[in-house]
Amino acid sequence: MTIGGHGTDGVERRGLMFVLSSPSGAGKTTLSRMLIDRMPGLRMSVSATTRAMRPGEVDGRDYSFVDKATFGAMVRADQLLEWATVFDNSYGTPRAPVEAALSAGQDVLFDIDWQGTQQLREKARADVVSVFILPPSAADLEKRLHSRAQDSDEVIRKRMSRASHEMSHWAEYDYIVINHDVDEAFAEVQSILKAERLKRERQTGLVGFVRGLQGQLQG
Ligand SMILES: Nc1nc2c(ncn2[C@@H]2O[C@H](COP(=O)(O)OP(=O)(O)O)[C@@H](O)[C@H]2O)c(=O)[nH]1
Ligand SMILES: Nc1ncnc2c1ncn2[C@@H]1O[C@H](COP(=O)(O)OP(=O)(O)O)[C@@H](O)[C@H]1O
Repeated sequence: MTIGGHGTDGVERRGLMFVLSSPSGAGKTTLSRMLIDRMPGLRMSVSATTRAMRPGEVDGRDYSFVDKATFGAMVRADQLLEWATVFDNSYGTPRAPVEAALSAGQDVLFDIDWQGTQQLREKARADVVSVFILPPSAADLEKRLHSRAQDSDEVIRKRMSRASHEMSHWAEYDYIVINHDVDEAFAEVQSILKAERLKRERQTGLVGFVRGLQGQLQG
């Protein structure tokens, strides 16, 4: 599934699936947007969801907003790479755009929960790099959910009461980043992606590249 393109240095490599998860409000949407804006070669996976659109969200950019019947049809037609129920709504990753991006040599960024991360890992272990974002404190988490000003008090209470359960999955992730300062957290997440892109086994074009270098040295 993950036929690679070329890295910035011209050596062919496998695309990777970069997953950010966190309890709601810890900052994964913010960090995802920063990554997409600042890291060439990275595409966002736009999930389908049955949840209502928030003010400021755009259909097709933040999510594909679908009704329950459409979501069910996508599941039955095997159009979702993974899917899960979170906060009484269904969320899933459309398969086709991910496969297209990876085979075009792009990396794909996922903002999905621990259930989706487990499913991706089962399907493509070697290509998944997962990062769990933690808030610095419960008070900060609550402040951020309120400051986003997009959910009712009732929804915020529900998200706060789910946070501890979601956080219990932290040890299933490859990396943990505590989001104190957003620029620092971004720099950390960016370093992870940069380092993972350089992993030897992802740079499938290295054998040819080194042979070329050796040829130049002998010639
Ligand atoms: N498994 C899975 N989880 C998703 C998907 N899209 C979003 N989520 C997760 O669903 C949860 C709720 O997302 P959302 O309603 O946008 O609220 P947020 O937590 O404030 O971003 C978050 O943990 C997301 O990471 C998806 O396609 N698959
Ligand atoms: N390091 C940070 N310090 C203060 N506020 C932050 C930080 N990171 C994110 N935020 C704010 O917290 C709110 C929740 O962040 P968001 O990225 O929507 O979280 P998530 O996608 O994990 O639910 C947003 O209003 C965002 O601007």
